[in-house]
Amino acid sequence: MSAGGDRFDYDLIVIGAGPVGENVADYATKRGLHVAVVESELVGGECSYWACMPSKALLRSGHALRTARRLAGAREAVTGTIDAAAVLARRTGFTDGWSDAGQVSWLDSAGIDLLRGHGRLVGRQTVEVGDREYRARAVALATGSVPVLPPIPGLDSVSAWGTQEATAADHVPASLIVVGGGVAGVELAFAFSSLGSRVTLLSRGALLEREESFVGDLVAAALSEEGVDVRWGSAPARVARDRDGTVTVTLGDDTAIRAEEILVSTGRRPNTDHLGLETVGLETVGLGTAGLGTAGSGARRTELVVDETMLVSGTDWLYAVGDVNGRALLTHQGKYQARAAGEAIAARLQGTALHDGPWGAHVATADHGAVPRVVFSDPEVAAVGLTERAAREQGMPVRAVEYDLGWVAGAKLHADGYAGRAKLVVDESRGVVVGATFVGQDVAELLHSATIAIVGEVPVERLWHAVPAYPTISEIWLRLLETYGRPD
Ligand SMILES: Cc1cc2nc3c(=O)[nH]c(=O)nc-3n(C[C@H](O)[C@H](O)[C@H](O)COP(=O)(O)OP(=O)(O)OC[C@H]3O[C@@H](n4cnc5c(N)ncnc54)[C@H](O)[C@@H]3O)c2cc1C
Ligand SMILES: NC(=O)c1ccc[n+]([C@@H]2O[C@H](COP(=O)([O-])OP(=O)(O)OC[C@H]3O[C@@H](n4cnc5c(N)ncnc54)[C@H](O)[C@@H]3O)[C@@H](O)[C@H]2O)c1
Repeated sequence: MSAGGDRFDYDLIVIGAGPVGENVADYATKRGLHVAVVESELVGGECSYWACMPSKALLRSGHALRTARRLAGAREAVTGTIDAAAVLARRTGFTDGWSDAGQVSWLDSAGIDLLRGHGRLVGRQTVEVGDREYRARAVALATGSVPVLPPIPGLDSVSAWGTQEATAADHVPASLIVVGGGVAGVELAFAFSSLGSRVTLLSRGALLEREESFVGDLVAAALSEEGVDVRWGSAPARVARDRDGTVTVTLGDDTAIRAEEILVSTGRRPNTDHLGLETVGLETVGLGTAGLGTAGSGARRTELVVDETMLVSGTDWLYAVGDVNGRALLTHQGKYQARAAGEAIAARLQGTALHDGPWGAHVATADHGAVPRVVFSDPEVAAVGLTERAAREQGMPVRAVEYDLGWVAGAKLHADGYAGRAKLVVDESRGVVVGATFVGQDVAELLHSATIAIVGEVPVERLWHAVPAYPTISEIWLRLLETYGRPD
């Protein structure tokens, strides 16, 4: 369907051409809509240039080296140290040298218009880009997220690295202090330690605290073995950069830690800044002190509430998809929302059937209990669905079982002294798995089996008939089922 006469320039304008915006545009275009995307930086977004891809490229070579060193015979063949310059160059290759030419030509081939510049709403169905206004029957916000900076005295004046500076680094600092024990902090501590930095990781609580409790313990042990100084319960009291360029972080107990650089990775929040939401009647809400962000302290922001098709509450034309809606700050989950939203927008505009019941084609039901997560540390952390704690908080009658991955034959073969652990959380009222966690070398590829079990609501009794090949690490499934108990 093309835009209606001269009243609308487009059927759909997507603000933000990250992985999510690209997918909303692509799926809507494939259904026949006339679509434009607005991008103020690089087509491909945070994930391609400053997040997923470069961070994984920085990690991978160190993992490969440790993998070889864990195997008798291979270990003896690995005698040198990591070539940090080659790793940085490989990382740069994955960002195309921070050029979006390839992604721009894909947009062109897909028939999607690109409007370069900052997009903001200036009224119902109206988007301003530069000095032009465009009208569209629907608008999708896919503007991602921005870092949340803690209010640490001195932090503003030390030119601290955020995740963008770390993933785009052109050198490896001799020493690095990482503040924040979440996913980004853990991954980047691993990456820079592998590349030769002396890393101190400051975490105010347990590492990866939203996951099962053994996750943080195993990852912390591995980081320590790698030479990272992991300090729990330590939040910086103040930060300063000395004349010689050294950063000094003073902790609450007056201990001072010094390093060449400091990286702050203390979470992200939806990017609803400067989008003109107030021009379409969406209220801004005040934030508490915990929410001080890069837009400036004391800022007021809008939290967008969306339905299952990503339609913003109180509107019939505005959508919010991916990180900006705060449902799950992960590329794959945002792209899943984008596939649903792109097709839901087309269905609404074209008057075709909308499948918006649970698990329908136009909704993102999996966001609520089947989100897969991988932390690319070593050991990897792969988890999907609910932790035992989260399930209990929801009032689910769950029983959980754990098993040591080091006892699985396939794992023993995979690496000498394999260390890891797995857990299944079972909803006993329905007899189905609602959560799974695996920690160990190369477990990420196991995760999709658990995602399918959860989304498919496969009865535990039937899982006994899903036979893992011998000797693979997947035999962990059998061991977990045996620990849970064979059905009568
Ligand atoms: C260090 C790090 C590593 C990560 N690793 C992974 C990983 O391995 N796997 C994973 O699943 N997730 C990972 N993530 C999360 C992932 O990066 C995000 O979930 C993902 O990028 C969200 O996609 P998005 O399209 O919603 O937003 P973004 O990728 O942030 O894209 C938003 C785009 O909108 C543009 N934009 C914003 N406002 C405007 C405006 N007003 N006008 C025009 N353009 C605008 C921005 O320039 C940007 O290009 C990581 C995050 C970080 C910080
Ligand atoms: N492999 C992946 O999929 C991947 C990798 C990196 C990032 N991401 C995504 O990017 C998002 C951002 O990552 P992140 O690690 O910054 O966020 P996060 O929410 O995972 O972790 C933030 C950490 O900072 C700590 N923290 C918060 N405020 C603090 C303060 N004032 N002082 C000290 N510590 C403080 C928290 O306790 C937590 O440990 C995540 O939501 C994640 O989904 C994903």
